Amino acid sequence: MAKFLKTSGRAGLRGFLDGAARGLLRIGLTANAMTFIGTAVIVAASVWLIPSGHLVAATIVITCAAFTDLFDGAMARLSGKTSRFGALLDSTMDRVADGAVLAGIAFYLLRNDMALAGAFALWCLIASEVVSYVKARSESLGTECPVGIVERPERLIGVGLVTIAAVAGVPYAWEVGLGLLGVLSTVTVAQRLIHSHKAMSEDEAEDSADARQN
Ligand SMILES: CCCCCCCC/C=C\CCCCCCCC(=O)OC[C@H](COP(=O)(O)OP(=O)(O)OC[C@H]1O[C@@H](n2ccc(N)nc2=O)[C@H](O)[C@@H]1O)OC(=O)CCCCCCC/C=C\CCCCCCCC
Ligand SMILES: O=P([O-])([O-])O[C@@H]1[C@@H](O)[C@H](O)[C@@H](O)[C@H](O)[C@@H]1O
Ligand SMILES: [Mg+2]
Ligand SMILES: [Mg+2]
Repeated sequence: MAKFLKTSGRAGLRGFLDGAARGLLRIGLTANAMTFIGTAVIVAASVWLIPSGHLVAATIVITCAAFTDLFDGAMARLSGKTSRFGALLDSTMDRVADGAVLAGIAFYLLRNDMALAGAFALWCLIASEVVSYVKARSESLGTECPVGIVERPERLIGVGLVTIAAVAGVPYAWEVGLGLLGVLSTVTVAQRLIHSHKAMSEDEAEDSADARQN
């Protein structure tokens, strides 16, 4: 879905992002500052609004702050300051933000005696971090890994929808929603491992064939 959103709404989304990014640059913000601010807002909402049960406010604040992850890249591009460190900072802050949101939800659920849902939130937290880790490690070993049914935007939107359903009183929304997200995130880990295993095995077979020829 992330790819669909990226391509189908590209012109409109890009125009909106660039307009907002120009405004943010004009008031003196930098891309890296935007990356930090977005994460700080998400962490603050996760440790303050979620545990205290202000779930609607948390969802609104986190949704708005999550969009800063799109602005920071646009700001870097438009200011000509795209950097490898910026990319590293962006990905690192994403892990912090994802961890904070799911830890906040787990804390809220466990504190309110929803043990199964709390355990599922912890599962989602770990699976979400591992999904990103497999891709990053694979890339560091020289193999691209652009696959997976629930990438970050899907996971965030999934958590948002589960929260809305729970707030609206849908029975077992936390258990079913977070359980499903845990399964899909785990499937994504498997998809990435399988993809990288195949690509790495092919590369290594080619390397050995080349070595035998020389
Ligand atoms: C409330 C729930 C209701 C659900 C409805 C939500 C409606 C949402 C509607 C539309 C969603 C639109 C989503 C758009 C998706 C876009 C597709 C996509 O894949 O985007 C990826 C981005 C950004 O990735 P990345 O950060 O890697 O790209 P950048 O462009 O930023 O960086 C690129 C390069 O730029 C350089 N650079 C960057 C930064 C920097 N400082 N320096 C740099 O140099 C560098 O070279 C980089 O490589 O994706 C995301 O991950 C953001 C997704 C945002 C989607 C938000 C949706 C949020 C919805 C709900 C959240 C609810 C949370 C609920 C919490 C509940 C609490 C109780
Ligand atoms: O791996 P994943 O968490 O689904 O999605 C990832 C993002 O969260 C990360 O911040 C970005 O830099 C990666 O390129 C990748 O797209
Ligand atoms: Mg970003
Ligand atoms: Mg990001």
